[in-house]
Amino acid sequence: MAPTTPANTRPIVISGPSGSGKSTMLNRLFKEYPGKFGFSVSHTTRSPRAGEENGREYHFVTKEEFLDLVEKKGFVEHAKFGSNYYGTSIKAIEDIIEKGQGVKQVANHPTFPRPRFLFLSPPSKEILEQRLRGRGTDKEEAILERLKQAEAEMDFAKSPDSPHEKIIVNDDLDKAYKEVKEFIVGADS
Ligand SMILES: Nc1ncnc2c1ncn2[C@@H]1O[C@H](COP(=O)(O)OP(=O)(O)OP(=O)(O)O)[C@@H](O)[C@H]1O
Repeated sequence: MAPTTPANTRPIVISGPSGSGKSTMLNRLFKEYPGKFGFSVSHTTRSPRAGEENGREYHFVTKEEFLDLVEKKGFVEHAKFGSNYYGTSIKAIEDIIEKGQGVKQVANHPTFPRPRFLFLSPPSKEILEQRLRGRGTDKEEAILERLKQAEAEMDFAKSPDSPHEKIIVNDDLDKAYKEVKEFIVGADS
């Protein structure tokens, strides 16, 4: 991040069912814009997948460590998903703020900007199932759990309670990536 450029530090929350393509989109975006974004590393009690590194994709912790942090009110949000816990720690967000030049001022501002929410949706449940199976990282039981959870998440995204400003359907990858980029980088690009 160039110190002379006032950074747009408004956080962006990207959510969507497991397998909807969040990592795929972010990997592409981070490659195209190296150094532009901070990524808050979440905690999880699930085991690392091949190629995943502790502290990069996730902080991999035990259930005891996770629940201890819950008790200490260390999470901004956390949830149990299947048999594993996931959460965003306050520290993970502070770490990004620390890394960004001049971002502290924004963090200390009384009206620290509310995140912008983007929901990434699979084209259909059938395609989501194909992609989860194609990824080859989850056991059958976990896939079924993820598909069940996906329905609830899709319903929530469409409900009036949803904070999502935009829903992008990840059908054709290039087309969806363009839309994601437009939402995230917009006029900055
Ligand atoms: N538009 C697309 N067309 C075809 N395959 C896709 C598309 N987008 C993503 N995929 C594939 O779907 C699988 C799931 O994508 P990805 O791992 O990015 O999902 P995710 O939302 O990050 O999942 P999780 O929340 O479980 O980490 C991957 O194998 C990815 O390569």
